[in-house]
Amino acid sequence: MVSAHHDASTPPTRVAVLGAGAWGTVVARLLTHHVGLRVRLWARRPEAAEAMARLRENAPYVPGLRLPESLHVTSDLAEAVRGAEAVFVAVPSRGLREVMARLKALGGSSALVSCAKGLELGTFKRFSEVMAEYLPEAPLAALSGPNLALEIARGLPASATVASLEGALALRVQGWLNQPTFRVYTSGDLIGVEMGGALKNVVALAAGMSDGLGLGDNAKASLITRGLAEIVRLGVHMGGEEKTFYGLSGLGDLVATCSSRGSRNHLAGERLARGETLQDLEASRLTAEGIPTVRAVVVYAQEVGLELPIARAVYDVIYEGKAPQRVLGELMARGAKPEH
Ligand SMILES: NC(=O)c1ccc[n+]([C@@H]2O[C@H](COP(=O)([O-])OP(=O)(O)OC[C@H]3O[C@@H](n4cnc5c(N)ncnc54)[C@H](O)[C@@H]3O)[C@@H](O)[C@H]2O)c1
Ligand SMILES: O=P(O)(O)OC[C@H](O)CO
Repeated sequence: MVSAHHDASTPPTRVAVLGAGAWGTVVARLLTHHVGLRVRLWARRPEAAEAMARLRENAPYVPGLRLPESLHVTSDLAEAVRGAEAVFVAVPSRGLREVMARLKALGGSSALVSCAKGLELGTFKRFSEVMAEYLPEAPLAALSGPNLALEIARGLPASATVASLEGALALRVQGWLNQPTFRVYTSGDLIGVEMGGALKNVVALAAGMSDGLGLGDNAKASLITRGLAEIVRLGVHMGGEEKTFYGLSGLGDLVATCSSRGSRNHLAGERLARGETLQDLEASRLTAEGIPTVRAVVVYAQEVGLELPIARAVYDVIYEGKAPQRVLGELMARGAKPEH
């Protein structure tokens, strides 16, 4: 791997990545490409941090990805974030508030970069909004795009968008992450980028169900396309810019997640099609962010009177116990209407 240029007389910039699952580990590895950065990766469990530091690999989550010696792995949160210019938050939604409460207790003036994709159940908040509740002064950004962690870990090319209302922060993160196999664009549409990343998971659940039922590529393409229409409808309603949903963090990620056998949301949809239940998925600790997100979406859409039939169908399977075959059939039987 070619390293980014760095003037040896400049002191290194410290950054931290919180969450040593698949995505946090890969983001940390991408950041180590920039020789001007000192990267610390925080794992919640001491035994996980110790194994990664010793073996230079996160075998349970990203087998085969070598972690360079320059990547410091720790389970001490204070040590991880000390002096960090930016903290990349890559814990799944179920751990977000717990981690933010601990960060708040530590104080600090780092920028926060949300790397997770979802909407909070109960509040319908984007993750950067949840972060701002705890650290209102922190500059905020979100990183999103078609980024299946295990592909990036293999060095395969990918691209992403970093969005912030603060252009300088987006440029800074872009400069840190951009490299020959990972092309990073900037955006000022924080809402649109976060909404696209959250909502594509809901459509991926539907695509997984369709694949699980063997309904074919025409059916899946229809779900992706009509799913995108729902993403645009809700995303624009929430304040995102329409064009963002046709970019990497919208359509790009939607296509990757709905097509990939490596997507956990797609896999969750396939398992539901095979007759597994919400309880089965929860018991297996699969990180499928579309599951809490679809509930948040359907509750909100009902409140404000938005029609989102695919999201509703996914919700009905997961939370109402309806058969996937039946709800996908009901989508087909809806009243005839113009496409646009
Ligand atoms: N895996 C990907 O390809 C990918 C790519 C882009 C974005 N994301 C997003 O990144 C987020 C994290 O996903 P992931 O794939 O890394 O998940 P993962 O299942 O691989 O790992 C989750 C990690 O979070 C830890 N964790 C769980 N609860 C926690 C808590 N309360 N506090 C701290 N840590 C906790 C787990 O121990 C584990 O290390 C999700 O929102 C996901 O949508 C994932
Ligand atoms: O495995 P998933 O379904 O969480 O998808 C991972 C990434 O979000 C794809 O960009």
